[in-house]
Amino acid sequence: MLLEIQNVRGGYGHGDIVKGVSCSADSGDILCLVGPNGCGKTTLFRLLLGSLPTSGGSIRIDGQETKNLSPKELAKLIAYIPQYHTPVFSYTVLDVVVMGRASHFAAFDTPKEADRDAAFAALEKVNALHLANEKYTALSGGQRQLILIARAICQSAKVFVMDEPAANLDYANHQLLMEVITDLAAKGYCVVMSTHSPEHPASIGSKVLLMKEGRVAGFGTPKEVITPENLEAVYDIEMDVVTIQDRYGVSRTICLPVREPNKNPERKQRNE
Ligand SMILES: Nc1ncnc2c1ncn2[C@@H]1O[C@H](COP(=O)(O)OP(=O)(O)OP(=O)(O)O)[C@@H](O)[C@H]1O
Repeated sequence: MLLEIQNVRGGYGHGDIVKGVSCSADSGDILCLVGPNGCGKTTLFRLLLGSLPTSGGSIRIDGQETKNLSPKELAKLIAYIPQYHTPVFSYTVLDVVVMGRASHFAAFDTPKEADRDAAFAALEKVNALHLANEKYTALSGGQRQLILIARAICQSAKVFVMDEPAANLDYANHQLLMEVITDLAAKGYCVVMSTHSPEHPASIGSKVLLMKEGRVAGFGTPKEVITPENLEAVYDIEMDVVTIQDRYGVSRTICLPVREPNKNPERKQRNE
């Protein structure tokens, strides 16, 4: 197993926010973290990425206990792909991707031909080679996400962490991102992403970790975990999970908060 998280705990110094989480994901998996605001998804990511120390449990990537690794060693295994990234300087796309090689440089090293080759190869993997000489700051949000994914590929990481990558993207960019993430998994990377849409795991995820108040409320395949009962238990509202067929006959799962018809008669009148 590429990523093994066992009974991990941790927080910000005032007690644990993540309270004994266990889950795992392999090469080729898309592990989606789902749960209400404040349940600890980002905190779990910080523990994974080593930016917060764990207070208990273990995290292993490729068999290596992450707390025993230096930041450089860890960066070769796991990469964070931020949602927003606005650099101060107007670097070219190629420069931004080459920065992913930083964990491979010795102190005071400058990028070499091989680093630039790795950056071009990474750009090719996300179909963005044509953007190499563009100014990064002139790209759209969706294009920037692609470039940050290329930077993570360039870092040689095997596990990619994405915190709500689809937030703020329009339908077309959202669709493009989902395709890129699926494609990364097909190439053998392990993607761990948080999302407020339980439909994401149902459409692209291979595993789901459902969280509530820092604990695991469900872990398994989307079919096992994304059920009305589980969603109701974490969100405290009634939920429906329905399957429809799109125009190509592909089954799609939709999760809907249920509105009791007679709960708010005034609103009902307004809608009629
Ligand atoms: N830097 C911090 N210092 C202290 N407490 C923090 C810090 N960051 C987050 N918290 C607290 O940790 C808890 C979990 O926050 P976290 O950001 O991990 O949740 P989340 O599931 O990612 O939420 P959201 O879906 O809203 O992004 C919250 O109560 C939050 O206030």
